[in-house]
Amino acid sequence: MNQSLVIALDFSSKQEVEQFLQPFEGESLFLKVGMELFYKEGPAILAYLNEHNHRIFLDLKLHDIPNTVKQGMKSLANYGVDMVNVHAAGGTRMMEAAVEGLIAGTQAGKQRPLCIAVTQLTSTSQGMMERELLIKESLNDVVLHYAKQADESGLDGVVCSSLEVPLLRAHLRPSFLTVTPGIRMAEDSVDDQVRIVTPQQARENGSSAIVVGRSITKAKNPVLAYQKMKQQWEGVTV
Ligand SMILES: O=C(O)c1cc(=O)[nH]c(=O)n1[C@@H]1O[C@H](COP(=O)(O)O)[C@@H](O)[C@H]1O
Repeated sequence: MNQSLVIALDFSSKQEVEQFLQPFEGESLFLKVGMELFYKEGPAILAYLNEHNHRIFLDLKLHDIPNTVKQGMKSLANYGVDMVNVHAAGGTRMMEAAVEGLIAGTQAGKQRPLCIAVTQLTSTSQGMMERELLIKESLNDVVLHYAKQADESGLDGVVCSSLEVPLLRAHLRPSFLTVTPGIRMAEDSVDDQVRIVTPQQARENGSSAIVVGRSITKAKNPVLAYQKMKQQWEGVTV
């Protein structure tokens, strides 16, 4: 998991995924399947990516009462994915239930998928959080609080902006995962993201993994965009 660059497959069909992956032929990638693709193609898309030896982050962001999340995770555990996620806002009992469901659904002798919690979405600003969510604390404090609760609930890490990673590193165990979307090259358009950093900043901040969507998937040459991102992320000078 550490040092991974996860590509967000935010496509609406398997056909688009095949087209995107074609120039990466033979390479084993870490890919994120989100709600757009999963709701359209169902579990078959996961089987397809597994057959091609890709690692999978199934990003469905579960957020419901504990029992529903537990049973949902029990079903997801069967799909051979490496990582799943929940919203930390569902609370500690819900997060514990997510892990219980994953353990219950994982076949004997196999490893359960990693489970991480979304703290505050990278599209959330301090102002939006205060006005719309009525949370008055600083974004940093909220992310740290949710991360501590995720850790205490038995989760493997969190999703946050890389901007918060130095703070989390100072307060949480070294193996606690910080998976960070909101990644842009300096020249890229920000789109709907708010708390963004470059791959270089993410490395310097100590992110465990970065998640990149449009900067790669919408690039004229996705393979080149991926390689540039990866080099900057890994600190390779060319
Ligand atoms: O859980 C996520 O993956 C996620 C959490 C978050 O706080 N922010 C966030 O952008 N994401 C996902 O990361 C990806 C970012 O995509 P781009 O903004 O296109 O790079 C999208 O698939 C989002 O669903």
